[in-house]
Amino acid sequence: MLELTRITAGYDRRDPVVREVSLHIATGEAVGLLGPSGCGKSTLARVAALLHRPDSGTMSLDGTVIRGWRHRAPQEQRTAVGVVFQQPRLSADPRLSLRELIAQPLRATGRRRDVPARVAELAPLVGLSDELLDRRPHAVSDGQLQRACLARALVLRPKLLICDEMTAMLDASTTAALVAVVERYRTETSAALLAVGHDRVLLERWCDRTVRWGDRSARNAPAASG
Ligand SMILES: Nc1ncnc2c1ncn2[C@@H]1O[C@H](COP(=O)(O)OP(=O)(O)OP(=O)(O)O)[C@@H](O)[C@H]1O
Repeated sequence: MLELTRITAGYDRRDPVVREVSLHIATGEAVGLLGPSGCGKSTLARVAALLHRPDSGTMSLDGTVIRGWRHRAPQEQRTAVGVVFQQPRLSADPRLSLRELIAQPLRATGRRRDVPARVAELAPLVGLSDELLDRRPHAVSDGQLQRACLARALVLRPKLLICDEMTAMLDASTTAALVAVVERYRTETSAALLAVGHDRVLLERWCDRTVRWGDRSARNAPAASG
């Protein structure tokens, strides 16, 4: 499903954060990526989400080698990946209601007509009432906003979902609820999952396998063996 091979990436070409990291995720597989703060997990996750262009290495998604990045990456590949980040307030436009936030990817891909049906389908799944859907980010809690961000990540039915510390700011019950939503979605669609985090116990319970940054399987190796 996702093949990152010898990816080097960062913010300064002379001193990249991610150096020759390989990570392979099979169709339907859930992989947890663990590692110390600042090692480059989010940077690698952004590469996988086609949000950060690597300096070198190759990536393929669902059998297609990605040659263009960001704007140039084909829409089919960009829409095949859904991402949820740690801090919902950094990724949510404060001017939009939660309903509009969830619908954003549909509007961006010319599928406005699908908005009412998809929002009506996803809102109860992530636990958002009609009343909450009409509020803007400043009027909801972090947990409620993260529920909307998860719905937004699922709205195009991605084949790969990336959860970058999705639950780091949440309490235990909201964490359990959002993990359950992801698991239900994966059961129904066979989507793959890359879950990045620090909580080893959670990731080991949630994922088919976990990879620790610096392990042979996550660094300087052609393939992750688990
Ligand atoms: N936009 C940016 N510009 C410059 N440096 C950055 C940028 N984003 C991240 N970095 C740096 O890259 C390094 C890796 O950051 P990254 O967020 O990928 O690590 P991480 O493993 O996800 O950390 P954490 O677990 O704390 O979230 C850090 O030293 C960070 O300061």
